[in-house]
Formats: sequence, structure tokens, C-alpha cells
Amino acid sequence: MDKYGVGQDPYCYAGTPILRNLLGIRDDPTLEAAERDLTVLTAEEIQFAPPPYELDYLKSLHHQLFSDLYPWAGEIRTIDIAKGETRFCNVQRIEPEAGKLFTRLKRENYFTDLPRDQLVSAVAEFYGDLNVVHPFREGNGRTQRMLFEHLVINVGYEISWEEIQREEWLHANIAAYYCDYDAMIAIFDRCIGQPLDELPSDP
Ligand SMILES: Nc1ncnc2c1ncn2[C@@H]1O[C@H](COP(=O)(O)OP(=O)(O)OP(=O)(O)O)[C@@H](O)[C@H]1O
Repeated sequence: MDKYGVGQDPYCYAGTPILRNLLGIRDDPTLEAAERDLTVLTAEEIQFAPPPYELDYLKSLHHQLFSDLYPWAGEIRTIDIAKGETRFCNVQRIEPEAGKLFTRLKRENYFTDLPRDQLVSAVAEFYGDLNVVHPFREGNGRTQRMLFEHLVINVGYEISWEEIQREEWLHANIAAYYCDYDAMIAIFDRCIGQPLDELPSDP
């Protein structure tokens, strides 16, 4: 079994839970460290872009973040995956479900011009719902957080994940899977900062 509980995983080296990767790394701690280091570097190079925010945009972020490590970077996964009790979207439903969510986002004008409290709730709910789609074999969290940085900056606010602890993040994502968004709302209330036009400018 691999860490997703799906038996032999074609993304992994045979008989192991280690994802095949372009660096030929064969152990989990080294691969995790490489992922972390590479994505920190690539994230710095990714430029903010305005809407439209849609599945192709998410795929492009994933590709930019992970193409030095995984040959399938930017591609929708081809196997079903789960974490804990959470079963993410079936492969066949990824594109339709993501399409529904991004269509709703566009219809809501990418959350432009909402009062801050409504923005926080809308962003939190959208985050939880998109997490359930989990389009990629790995790297969904980092890619989705980057999309949400762009989404929030686009409507004129700062965003920072710095104070969010891993455990509370996990708890909020699991609760959102059961359509309880309170913990996610509390998190985004802390992550979303001041309107950018109210920040003091450099002296
Ligand atoms: N049991 C769960 N139920 C719902 N969502 C979960 C669960 N476990 C983890 N998650 C979500 O999945 C994300 C991790 O997905 P994945 O491993 O594909 O992304 P990552 O970028 O490698 O990880 P991370 O977000 O930890 O940096 C977490 O950020 C969290 O949002």
C-alpha cells in the first residue's frame, strides 16, 4: 500500500510509496525536502496575474511549481486518491466539478467588491470546496494556496499564511469536507489582512 491507500500506485517506484521524480530520489525525507526547497524557489518566480482564474490557471501554477521534480506537473491526476477518511473527487469528476466551482467564481466576479467579512466567508468556502477536487497527484495544497494568494490580492487585500499551524489547517480542511466551514473561515479571517490601498507606502 502507498500513503494514499490505493495499492500499487503507477506514480510511485514499484513496491514503494515514493513518487517517481526527475531527480531520481528514492526516499521520502529527501523527496519532501527537495519538494519544499524547489517550490520555495519556483514560488518566488511566479508572477501575480489577474483573472480569469480557472482550472487552466491552477494547472499552470502547478506546472510552474513542480515541473523540475515531476514529469506530470500541471496535469490532472489519473488515479483516485484519499487522505484519512477523505476521498477526493473521482478522476472522471475532476474537470466537471472544478468547472462548476470556477464558473461560480466567475459569476461572483472573483469576489470583487465584497465587504471583508463576506470576502472571508466566500474565500474560505471556495477553498474547502476546491480542496475536495484535489486535481493533482501531489502538490494540491501549495498550488491552491498560491491561487488563493492571487485571488485575494486581485480584490485588493494582503494575505499571509505565516501564523497558520499545520494541525489547525488540516482540521479546517477536514471539517470543510463535511461542509462545516467555520474553522476555515476563522483561518482566512487571520490570513486576509489589510486592504492593499490602506497600507502605508514606503517613505
Ligand atoms: N484528510 C484530509 N481531508 C481533507 N483535506 C486534506 C486532508 N489531508 C490533507 N488535506 C488537504 O490536502 C492538502 C495536501 O495535499 P497535497 O499533499 O496534494 O498538497 P501539498 O502541497 O503536497 O501539501 P501541503 O498543503 O501540506 O503543502 C493539505 O494542504 C490540506 O489542504
